[in-house]
Amino acid sequence: MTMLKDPSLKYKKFDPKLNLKTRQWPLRTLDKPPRWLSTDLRDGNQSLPDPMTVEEKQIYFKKLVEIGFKEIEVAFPSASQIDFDFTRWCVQNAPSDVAIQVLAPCRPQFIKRTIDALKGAKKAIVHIYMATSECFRDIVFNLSKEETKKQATECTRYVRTLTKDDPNMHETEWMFEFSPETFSDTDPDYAIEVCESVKAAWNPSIRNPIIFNLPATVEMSTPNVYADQIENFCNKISERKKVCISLHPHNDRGCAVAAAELAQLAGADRVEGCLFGNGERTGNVDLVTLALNLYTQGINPHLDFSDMKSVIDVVEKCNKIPIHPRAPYGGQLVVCAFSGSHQDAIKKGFKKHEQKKRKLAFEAESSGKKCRIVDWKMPYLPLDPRDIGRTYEAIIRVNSQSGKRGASWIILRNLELDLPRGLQIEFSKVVQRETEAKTRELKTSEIVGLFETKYIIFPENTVIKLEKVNAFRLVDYHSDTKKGGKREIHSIIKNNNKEIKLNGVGNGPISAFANSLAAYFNRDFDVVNYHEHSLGKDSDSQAASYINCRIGSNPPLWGVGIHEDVNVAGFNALISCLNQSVRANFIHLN
Ligand SMILES: CC(=O)SCCNC(=O)CCNC(=O)[C@H](O)C(C)(C)COP(=O)(O)OP(=O)(O)OC[C@H]1O[C@@H](n2cnc3c(N)ncnc32)[C@H](O)[C@@H]1OP(=O)(O)O
Ligand SMILES: CC(C)C(=O)C(=O)O
Repeated sequence: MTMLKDPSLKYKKFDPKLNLKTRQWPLRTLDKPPRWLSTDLRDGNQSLPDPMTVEEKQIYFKKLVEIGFKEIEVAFPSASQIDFDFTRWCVQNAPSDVAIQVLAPCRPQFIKRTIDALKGAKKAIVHIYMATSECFRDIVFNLSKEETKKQATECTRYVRTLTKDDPNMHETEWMFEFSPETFSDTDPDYAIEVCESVKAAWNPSIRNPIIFNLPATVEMSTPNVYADQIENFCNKISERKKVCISLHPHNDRGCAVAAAELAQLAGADRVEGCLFGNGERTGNVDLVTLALNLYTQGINPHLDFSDMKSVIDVVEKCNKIPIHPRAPYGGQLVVCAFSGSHQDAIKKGFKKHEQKKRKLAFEAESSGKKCRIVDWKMPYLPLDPRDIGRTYEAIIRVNSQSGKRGASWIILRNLELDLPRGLQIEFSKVVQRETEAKTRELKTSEIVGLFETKYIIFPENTVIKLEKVNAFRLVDYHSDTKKGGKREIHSIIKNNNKEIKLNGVGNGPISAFANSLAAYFNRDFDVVNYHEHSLGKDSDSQAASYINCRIGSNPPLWGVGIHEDVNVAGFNALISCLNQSVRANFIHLN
């Protein structure tokens, strides 16, 4: 195969033919959502290998309404019977506050059929398009500038005669949209000239402005250039108040979202796009990303993606294209952290968040005022996963790249056990070995299972499991206070059917019980580290104890115990250490 030595020689640097010296958009920030239009059922649908059936379009339409779209481009009614029939269904079923938009080329017979499809609609937007760039005029249409403008203007007049000028069509609130297709590749002055002519033909009002949709039919350059083109158009078009400037950015260079954001700064009022960026070639601008980006700037997009899963289900089912796991906000993996340092930061972030929440709740209760919302400030997570229907449990996932925090987060969320640092480190090694052996991510249930098996913290009634692992458990105890404040613990522990009576004295119950074990097993039980916390918020909540104990001359082991009686929780933690010693053959049973 022969290749050009330097393929770049084939291409010319894009020249927007603009000299915008006083651009204002870089000085602005977004402060409100745009008017949204979903074109999933038109631009999205026309680009699918298998376009949607009427039933699929109906399901999709209902979901768009549920999300909150008030303008939906439902079809290209002159293209197929399916699109025509679906437009009729929309006319009959769209909620009264939702405008149905349909697209037609600047061809009179197509326009006629398009408007026939809309008969009886409450609110309709007739959208016609005509490419204006030199490339299209020369290659596709063989039309001069004058001829192109004339065709667009005459077709606008024709739409007018069939809609707002027709007394029989007055049950519909008619809106009109014109797209100079290939706008981003069109000489800016010429795009304005065509739009001025179309505007005069439609005669819009401030109450019902004409929509000029300025598409980046093909994304030609960096997003700042598109923003310049939009600002230039906004500045120069006459009767600006009678005009709604709409964006329709495609994603050829992968910058559609950025282009739409900058172009809103440049003055655009409206954005057309698709959920998850479906559409021709690399797609239209992704409305999910645009909308949720607004949330993270403290702006309500007035589109509801709180049940993201149901949105994805509909989109995947109808488009028959899976959502990429890394798609912003919607992708399955975007709120998941596998790597240790991310997990560490997120776990600390949630801890701080919970603390702040409790503090604000306490302040509100003491002052009798409404509780303030805690500002979202979370390492690695720009949006609260709960705002898109994701649970916190699913955020941290564990594979061989995860450090100590991942596994301990899973234990915290599932067993409410807040492991001390030393135990986190010890348990993470167990998990690491397992992920390496399995060469895959571990499921939550597997991690919980590993923890319960290693620390043998089965509830008391799981006798069979305890017998299986040859484990001791506490049967009973009572405590006496000795002279000088010392404690004496008498207890019975049991392994299989063998009961053992123990007796020990110490400064407190834990040391007394450790001493009783030391006496029976004839080796030291040194408590090196001890932590405890309560589980649950009620007064009858249980206690969790964590003990790091050196048995004989072996390395210290962590044990875990849970019980309503804090003493028993501690004894169970020591028994957990004992059981691990037996399993590791540090202690041999006769
Ligand atoms: C950028 C966009 O996404 S625009 C929307 C595009 N969407 C679609 O095309 C989906 C639906 N389209 C269709 O089903 C078909 O194209 C139809 C039914 C509309 C037309 O079918 P056909 O009559 O076979 O025409 P065809 O599909 O070949 O379209 C090309 C013709 O339309 C003309 N044309 C293209 N765009 C326009 C326009 N905006 N205004 C007027 N004529 C146009 C072309 O010049 C060409 O004309 P020619 O046949 O005289 O050379
Ligand atoms: C019809 C227009 C708006 C279009 O789809 C495009 O230019 O991409």
